[in-house]
Amino acid sequence: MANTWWEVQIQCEPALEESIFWRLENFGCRGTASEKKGSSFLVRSYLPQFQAHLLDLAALSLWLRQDALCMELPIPVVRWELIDEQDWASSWKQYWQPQEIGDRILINPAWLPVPENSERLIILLDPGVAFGTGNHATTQLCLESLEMRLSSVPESFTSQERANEDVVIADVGCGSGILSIGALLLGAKKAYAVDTDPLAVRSTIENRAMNGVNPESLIVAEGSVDVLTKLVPQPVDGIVCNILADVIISLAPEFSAIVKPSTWGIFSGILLEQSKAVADALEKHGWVVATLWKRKEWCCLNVRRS
Ligand SMILES: C[S@@+](CC[C@H](N)C(=O)[O-])C[C@H]1O[C@@H](n2cnc3c(N)ncnc32)[C@H](O)[C@@H]1O
Repeated sequence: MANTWWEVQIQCEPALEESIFWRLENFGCRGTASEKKGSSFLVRSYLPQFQAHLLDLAALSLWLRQDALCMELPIPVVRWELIDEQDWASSWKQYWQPQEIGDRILINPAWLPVPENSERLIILLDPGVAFGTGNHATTQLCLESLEMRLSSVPESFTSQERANEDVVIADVGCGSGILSIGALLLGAKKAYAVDTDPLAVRSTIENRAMNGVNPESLIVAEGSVDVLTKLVPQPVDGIVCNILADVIISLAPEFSAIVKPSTWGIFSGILLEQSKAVADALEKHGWVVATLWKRKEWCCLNVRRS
């Protein structure tokens, strides 16, 4: 039974897609993908059988119903069934296509050929069961912010490369490792990546190998900021953290142990209405919010130490 998964299928109005993704993520689902079916969307999502009982799935269905009612939209049709791991792995992968993010990055699913003649930095990715395919608005906002941080106002490309040579970042909640690998491709020298989920740690290690990243440049460990404080030999230059708002708020006091006076931060996983609470918590601990970038109902805070 250990390799049995729930496949949750939700037929919904396009306007509900984002809130459904958010609910599924909070519910612990992995590998969520959606497909257009006529005028509606079919969202498929997967989670290990042991993580949810039938009652939990019924509760999920109720939340989705309430969300639709609040938005005055038709109630989505929710179905679930048990499938084995092999079916799961092949089912959502069919719907995941290469994706350009920002001006410089292309996410290429590991099982698809790499496009010829692309001038973009290519991240090969097989997220396995970890979060981080590049499809989610928050991952995109973080990658675009990294691009801005690591490519800002170069006098020339070579001088920028030199400027980034020494940048060391911490990636808190690394998931598939997408943000660390992106930062290294954009020119950072080293990334320290942590995640509380051992499956995410495994996925980051596998993606590190797949992208030919030197293990000394991307150091991965299970845990959170407390683990980073022991892992980093000296304060880092940048932090990227795409988790949920309440987790960022609770971690805000801990970041101080691993930062320099000049450290920058990229924080996402934040719903727009939660941005003030997160900004207040970060400002209380020495960060200054420079910009807030929005996509759909999500946002990303770009911050600096004061
Ligand atoms: C939304 S995913 C982000 C994955 C990837 N960084 C991205 O941007 O696509 C959040 C990740 O944070 C991890 N996580 C949750 N709470 C955490 C904590 N307190 N410390 C470290 N990681 C945590 C989860 O296991 C999950 O892999």
